Amino acid sequence: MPKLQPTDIPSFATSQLTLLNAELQAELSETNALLSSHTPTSLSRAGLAILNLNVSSIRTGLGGKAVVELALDSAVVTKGEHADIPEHGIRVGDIVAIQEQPAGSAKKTEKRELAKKGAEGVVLRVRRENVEIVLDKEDADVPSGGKLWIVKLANDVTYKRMNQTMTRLQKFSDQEYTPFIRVLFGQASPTPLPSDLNDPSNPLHKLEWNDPNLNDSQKEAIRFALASREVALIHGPPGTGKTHTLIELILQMLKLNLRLLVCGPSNISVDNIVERLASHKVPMIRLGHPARLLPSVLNHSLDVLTRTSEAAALVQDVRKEMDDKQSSIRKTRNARERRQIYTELKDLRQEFREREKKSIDTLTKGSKVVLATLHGAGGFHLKGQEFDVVIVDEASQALEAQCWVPLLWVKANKLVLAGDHLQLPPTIKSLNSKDAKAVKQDNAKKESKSKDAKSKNDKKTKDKSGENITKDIAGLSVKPAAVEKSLKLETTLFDRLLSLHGPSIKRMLTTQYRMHENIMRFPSDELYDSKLIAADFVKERLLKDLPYPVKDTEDTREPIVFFDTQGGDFMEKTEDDDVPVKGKGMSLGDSKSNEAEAALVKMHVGNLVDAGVKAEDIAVVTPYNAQLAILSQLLKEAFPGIELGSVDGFQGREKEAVIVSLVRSNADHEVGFLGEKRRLNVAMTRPKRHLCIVGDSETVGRGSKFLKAWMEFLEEKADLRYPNLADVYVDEQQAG
Ligand SMILES: Nc1ncnc2c1ncn2[C@@H]1O[C@H](COP(=O)(O)OP(=O)(O)OP(=O)(O)O)[C@@H](O)[C@H]1O
Repeated sequence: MPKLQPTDIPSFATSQLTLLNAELQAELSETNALLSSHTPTSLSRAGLAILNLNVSSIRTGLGGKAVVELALDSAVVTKGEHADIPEHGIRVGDIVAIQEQPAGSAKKTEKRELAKKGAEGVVLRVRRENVEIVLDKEDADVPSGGKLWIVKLANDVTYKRMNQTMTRLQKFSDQEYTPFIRVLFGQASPTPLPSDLNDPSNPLHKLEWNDPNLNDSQKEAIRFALASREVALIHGPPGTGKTHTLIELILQMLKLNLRLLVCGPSNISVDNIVERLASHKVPMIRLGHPARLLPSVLNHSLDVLTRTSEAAALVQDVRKEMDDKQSSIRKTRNARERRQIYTELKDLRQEFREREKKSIDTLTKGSKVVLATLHGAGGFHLKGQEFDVVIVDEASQALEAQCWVPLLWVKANKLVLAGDHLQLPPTIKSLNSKDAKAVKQDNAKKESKSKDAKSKNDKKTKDKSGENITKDIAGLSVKPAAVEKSLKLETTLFDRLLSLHGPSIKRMLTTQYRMHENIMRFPSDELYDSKLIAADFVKERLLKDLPYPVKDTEDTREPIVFFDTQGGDFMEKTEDDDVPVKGKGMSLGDSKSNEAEAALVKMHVGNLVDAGVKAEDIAVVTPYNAQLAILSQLLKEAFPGIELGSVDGFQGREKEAVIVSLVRSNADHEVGFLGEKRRLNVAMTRPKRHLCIVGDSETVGRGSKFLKAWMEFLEEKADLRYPNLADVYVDEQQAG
């Protein structure tokens, strides 16, 4: 990314609002297009729907809402078999419609139609054999009888909050331009670090570490984050212990009696920190709907604490009184008495809310560490509270507007971001959507009109007062127009700060604890300035050394195997246009697959398993969803426990052995989104002991400089194999 100029805040916010709006429109129109043009069967194949369900129970859940449990219809379950729901992409927190299932061939109607006929709700729990959904409306009409299906709808809740946040930023008053905020927009430089920071006499060199095994780069990053006044970035390449380092940083900050708000883009990223802090017995509060939290962190959930803590007792008293009144209503026939009770209930409800708010205030304000998702930090609980530091893990996975939710909602003067801008940024849908482009153009037109009007006004003011009234802070010249052109929605706060202030505001962790040295080599050299070092206990680890019996074979003794499919036998195929594609980076009709490659993957998995490697220690990843579908069919049943995923979905994960199917093989040397090196970085840095690449070096090697270098590296350093199509299929038949 080119070096950014200081940014004018209102223009920045306006530009974000435009981009967010385009993104929301893309999401809405994508969902509507999918629902209206695809059959339930193909939506289900894409993981966006679950078919053949029945209501197995309805109960009252948290907040008095109805929870519907759905399981597979008994008619579709073969006798004696498990009634597991087939593979799908519906996750906790998704918004779905429950509806009578139309005939398999029927095309679907628009979202409006769906909502009209069925019920809408939020997915509360996903199990192998059933799914629970909290209904939005108490009087929702859950269809009864016949087969039901659930289908994923667009989720605009997070957009609304980001929109509110950016609108607030847009209207910032002069007093709100604190030195901290100015640094975040490049209008002021960060306060210089103490000149003796690297001097062993500096008190930060005398810290008592909770983990004596921290490596030097981790210690340096912690000292740096403690010493920085406004902002510190911790750059954690794959497997370098980024979260591990944050935990130590949090413990050190607590020793200094600082109050911390710790956030991440997803619930799992936050729970991961709660779990690790819990083992250090840190008192803390985790905000968020209990249904979305890991069971192991519920003890720290605000919701649970408001029921069990001392402060909660007062609330419970009122709750009891309300329950008593409720039941007395049912007993009373006299209308006047009933009216009287209703009035009392109304007062009690008011009292309940006030006490609950007080109890929440007491709990959160008394807590030195509060944890929430970036979105969740914007709930009413924390509004205006003071924190010394906001810490964001997985910051390169969050939209910038999301990061601003905590920053604007609470009062804080320091920010620590941990992430890796060389892995994949958050998924953006509006990049390729026609609708979104149209919205952007439309907005741009409106904006230029309003700018014209504004500049006329400014001129008038200037003429009158003789002064330049443009908000130009700290003597730095600020160019509003520059914002719109240079920033995209996928530019994260991490990226932007790095580009504004340069590498002096970050420290990189350099020892990685995941990969064999050879697996690490290429990403280290190409992306991390050759700075990565493999920790001693991982650098020579091979599959044959796994802590259970594994034979020493030509596969288990190799850290990297490359099946080069060049030669034209392993050609890719473009999927039919009516196959919607699963997962985050959902798009229509442009997915690729490669059946011969999939067969080769199966052969290799078979060889690893025959050597003794457990299927659950193996993952197969591919950038293409159509390929993922083929791989699922070939491998799921043959190797129970094996993990299959898209590269994007596997970010943050690791496995002993990872096989990457690159898919692209064509005469035009087109590589599509293999051209994104951050995606390849994620793919090649997931394994611990064994990386197997299946791909066509002729096609892939011409895709970009990075791909060319990678192919050359593999030819030189990997165990290179030229597979023969006939062998692959012979093997396939034998296995079958
Ligand atoms: N100093 C250390 N000594 C030994 N092991 C360490 C050290 N730091 C981190 N680890 C180990 O490295 C692994 C990765 O750590 P962690 O989960 O914190 O990494 P991360 O950088 O957040 O992960 P990711 O690469 O997925 O972003 C963990 O198993 C952790 O225990």
